[in-house]
Parts: sequence; structure tokens; C-alpha cells
Amino acid sequence: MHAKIAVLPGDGIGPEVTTEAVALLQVVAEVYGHQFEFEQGLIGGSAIDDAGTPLPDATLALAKASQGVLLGAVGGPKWDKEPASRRPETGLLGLRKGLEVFANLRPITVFPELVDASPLKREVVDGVDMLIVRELTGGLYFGQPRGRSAGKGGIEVVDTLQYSEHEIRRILQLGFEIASQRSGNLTSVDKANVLESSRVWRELAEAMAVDYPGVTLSHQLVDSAAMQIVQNPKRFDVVVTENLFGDILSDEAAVITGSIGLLPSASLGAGGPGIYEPIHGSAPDIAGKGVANPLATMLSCAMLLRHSLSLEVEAQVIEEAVKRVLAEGARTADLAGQSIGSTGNSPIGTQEMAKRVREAVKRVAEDRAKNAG
Ligand SMILES: NC(=O)c1ccc[n+]([C@@H]2O[C@H](COP(=O)([O-])OP(=O)(O)OC[C@H]3O[C@@H](n4cnc5c(N)ncnc54)[C@H](O)[C@@H]3O)[C@@H](O)[C@H]2O)c1
Ligand SMILES: CC(C)[C@H](C(=O)O)[C@@H](O)C(=O)O
Ligand SMILES: [Mg+2]
Repeated sequence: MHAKIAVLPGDGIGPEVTTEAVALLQVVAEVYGHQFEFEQGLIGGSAIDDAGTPLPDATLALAKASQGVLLGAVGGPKWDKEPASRRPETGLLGLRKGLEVFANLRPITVFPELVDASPLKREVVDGVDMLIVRELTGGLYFGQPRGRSAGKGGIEVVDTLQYSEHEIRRILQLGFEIASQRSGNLTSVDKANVLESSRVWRELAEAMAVDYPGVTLSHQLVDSAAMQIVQNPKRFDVVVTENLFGDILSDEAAVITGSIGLLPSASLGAGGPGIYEPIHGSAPDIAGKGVANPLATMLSCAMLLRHSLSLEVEAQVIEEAVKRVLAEGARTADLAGQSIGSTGNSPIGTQEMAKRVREAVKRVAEDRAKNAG
């Protein structure tokens, strides 16, 4: 297969982890005889510095002309005082809106080897396998009006939580579809005791449930869901929720797995290119040190292969390779020192972890070929 992949490294640890992810995709291409063409673009703070805007037109055009977008992370203290139009995060939001990727899939999977890397008890985290389906192009992130003005009592400020019925229906529908392919357990998370948008969300979910007799729909208020995610995460399978709730709950759920450096994501729309990025940010505290965990971005490559290129085998090979290196004891600093079977007090860096995964990809592919023959 020939595919064009846009690579947007961004800021902080973004370039460190995307470099490794591209190298991984090159190995997959080599092993399976594909041709992946990579083209880099600017986004975020580095785009502000180089082009004066967090989302240059050329970047959006590049993304639209690709089959999938691999993104690192944006943001950092250098740009925190910029006005909204020139914030790195505005570039990322513009890209999501520009590609209309309304559905953000965030799988929360606990690797058995890392059960003890979680601060939560083994019996709470062992076996967790949930998927957060986060609405990504609506809600408080994009609603109008927004902004500040001078009022009698000082600054007046408005953010608007806005959704159309169409936007709610399409994300709920995806939640139902995915739930019907998994265990049939769908939790819709809202704040229907307070927010009108949540009440409409709930009504639409109830109405849609009739079309999915194989799915058990339950509703949960977001504050209670936040508690249950750490108290009893195994009760969740597919969680569908609005933009901001999904953002917050997915970082919280990362704790279950041991590190935010493990969690990938796919942002999908109606047929255009998807965006694949780790759920973590630019991690300014560790940027440039070569210690960032590259696995979230490498697992995002697996999601890219699966969802944008329909290369399911290749996606599984990456996921298996990651499991293998973890089983062999490889740990970056965020995972080291806590988990049984780890390299103890000698964690490996970004490059070494990524190299081991690339080598494991070759081994996994060979083993699969042997078993098939
Ligand atoms: N999608 C994105 O581009 C994205 C996502 C979240 C935050 N951000 C931005 O990133 C900046 C920093 O945000 P933050 O500090 O709140 O969140 P963060 O996710 O960047 O970091 C939170 C903590 O997790 C650690 N961490 C994150 N990724 C890691 C990895 N791969 N390996 C090891 N440790 C890792 C960091 O060192 C830090 O201690 C902000 O400007 C924020 O807006 C961007
Ligand atoms: C950087 C920020 C705009 C982004 C979000 O809020 O969606 C991030 O936190 C994420 O989870 O991808
Ligand atoms: Mg977030």
C-alpha cells in the first residue's frame, strides 16, 4: 500500500515522540512491503515562532491531503501568555475542527505487566479495558459567544456550551455502534441534573437506545463517573461523553494504567483523514531530556494503521510488540521503580524504548509468519 501521512510534531516532547513513531511506521512499511510517504508540518507554539500562527494554512492543507495525521503535542509555558488566537492549543482545536474529526476514541487498557505501576490497588486495575468516546468538535471548546468584556463589577466573561441535535446524535450513534461490537455496555456521561445540554443529550440517547436492543445503556452524572473511574473502573466498557467531560475523565483514567505516557487516541470524522495523537501534552517538565515515554504515540500509530489505512494485522503487530517489550521488563522513567518485573531503578530513555519496540515488531512479524506457514 502507498499512503501519505502528515506528521505534526508540535512542541515540548512532541518532536521526540513523533520521531520515534515515524521510525516505527518505517519498520512496519519495510516488513510488510508498504510505502508510507511522510510530510512534516508546523503546529502549535513552534508554528507561532516560525510562521506567526498556531495553524498555518499549509498545515491544514497538508493534513487534508493526507490519509492520516500523526501529531505529537502542542503548548508550553513560552506561549501561555499569548491571546487565544495565538495560543498553541488554538492550532490543535483548529485542526480538529478543520478536519471535522468529531469522535475521539481513547482506549484505556491495562497491560498485565504494568498492573503494579498504577497507584491504584491491583484488584481494582487488573483487567480494565474501557473506551472513552469523546465528542471533539463541539461543546464549551467551540460554543459562541465567548470572550471577556468590561462589566460594572469588573471583567465579565462568557464561555458557551453549545450543541446541535445533529452533533449529539452522531457521537451517540458511534457510541452505540462501538458498544454493540464490544460487550454491549454503554455508559453515557452527562450532568443532566444541572445542564440543559445534558438533558437533551440524555433524551436523544434514550430515543436511540430503541434501535440497539443488544446494547444496555446507562446514564451517569459526570461527578459520580469521576469517582467510579478510580473506585471501580471495571464496571465501564464504552463511555460516551461531551468534549470537556471526556478530556478530564481520560486524563483521570490514565492513572489506572500507570502512566499517561501509555495512552493513544484516534480522532475520526466522516471519512476524511483521522488525527492520531497521544492523549498527553507537551510535558514541558521533561522536554529535551530524552526520557519521555514514546509508547502512547507508538500505539497511536497502531490506531492510524487500523482506522485510516485498514491495516489491522500491522496494527496488531505494533500492539503485540509493545506488550512484548513490557513483558521483557523495558520501562521508561514514568513506569520504572514501581512495577514488578521492571528494570527496577534503571529506566531506559525514549530512544531505547522505541528501538526495542521496533525490534520487537520484526520478531512478532516473523513469529506470525512462521505460525501461518
Ligand atoms: N494534545 C495535546 O497537544 C495536549 C494535550 C494535553 C496538554 N497539552 C498542553 O501541554 C502543555 C503541558 O500540559 P500539562 O503539563 O498539563 O500536561 P502533560 O500531559 O503535558 O503533562 C502532565 C504530566 O505527565 C507527564 N507526561 C506527559 N506525557 C508523558 C510521557 N510521554 N512520558 C512521561 N511522562 C509524561 C509530564 O511530564 C507531566 O508531569 C500545556 O500547554 C497543555 O495545553 C497538549
Ligand atoms: C491541548 C488541549 C486543547 C487538548 C484538549 O483539551 O482537547 C488536550 O488536553 C487533549 O486532551 O487533547
Ligand atoms: Mg486533555
